[in-house]
Amino acid sequence: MTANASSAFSDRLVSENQTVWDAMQTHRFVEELASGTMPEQAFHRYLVYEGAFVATAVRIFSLALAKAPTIEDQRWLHGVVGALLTEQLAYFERAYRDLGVDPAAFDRTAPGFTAFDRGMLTIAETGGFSDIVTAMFCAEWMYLNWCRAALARMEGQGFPREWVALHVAPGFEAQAVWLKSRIDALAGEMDQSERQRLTVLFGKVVELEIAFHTAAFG
Ligand SMILES: Cc1ncc(C[n+]2csc(CCO)c2C)c(N)n1
Repeated sequence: MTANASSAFSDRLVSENQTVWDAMQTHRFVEELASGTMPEQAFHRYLVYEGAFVATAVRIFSLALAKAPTIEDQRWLHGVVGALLTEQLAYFERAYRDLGVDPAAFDRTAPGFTAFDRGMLTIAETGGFSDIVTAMFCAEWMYLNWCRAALARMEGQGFPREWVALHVAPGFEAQAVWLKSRIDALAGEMDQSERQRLTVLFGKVVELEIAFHTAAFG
C-alpha cells in the first residue's frame, strides 16, 4: 500500500458510500449493544440470524474458493471454510445452549434477515470472484470497525462484550485485512466501469447489513 492509504480502492469503496456506511456504524443495534440497553430478546434474535448466516457464509466462501484465480487464494479460503464449519458453527451451538436460546422459536422469514442472507448468497452465485471479495470485505470491514469502537465503550463482562471482542480478535482482523488487500490487488486489473460496478455493489451490501441489523428488533 502507498503512504496515501485513502487512494486504495478498498478505502474508496468506503468513502464513496460514506453516508450509508456511517448509518451502519451508528445503527441503533450498534448503539444499544455498546451502551448495554439492547433488549435481551433482540440480541437473541440477532444471534439466531447470525448463526443462520454463518451457514450461508460457508456456501459464499465455498463459491469464492471455486471461483478464485489462484491456488494461494484457494488455500486461504479453504482455511476460512474450515473454520466456519468447525469453530464458528460450534460457537453458535454453545452460545444458544449457554444463553438458553431456542433458534426454532425465532422467525427466520423476517424480510430484513432474508434480504441479507439471500442477497449475499445471490451475489456469490451470480457474481465473479471480485464480487464476492467486495461483498465480504464490506461485511467484515464494517464489523471490525463498529466492534472496535463499541468495545472501547463496553464495560464489565457478559456475552455481548465477548461477542464484540471476538470480532476484533487477530483471526477476524486477519481475514478482513486479507479481503481488503485482495480487492486492492484485483482493482489494479480493472477498468473504471468495473470499479464503479463494485462500488455500487458495496453500497448495496451496506444497505442489506442495515436491514439485517434492524430486523433484530422484530
Ligand atoms: C450480519 C453480519 N454482517 C457481517 C458480519 C461479519 N462477518 C461476516 S463473515 C465473517 C467471518 C466469518 O468467518 C464476519 C466477521 C457478520 N458476522 N454478520
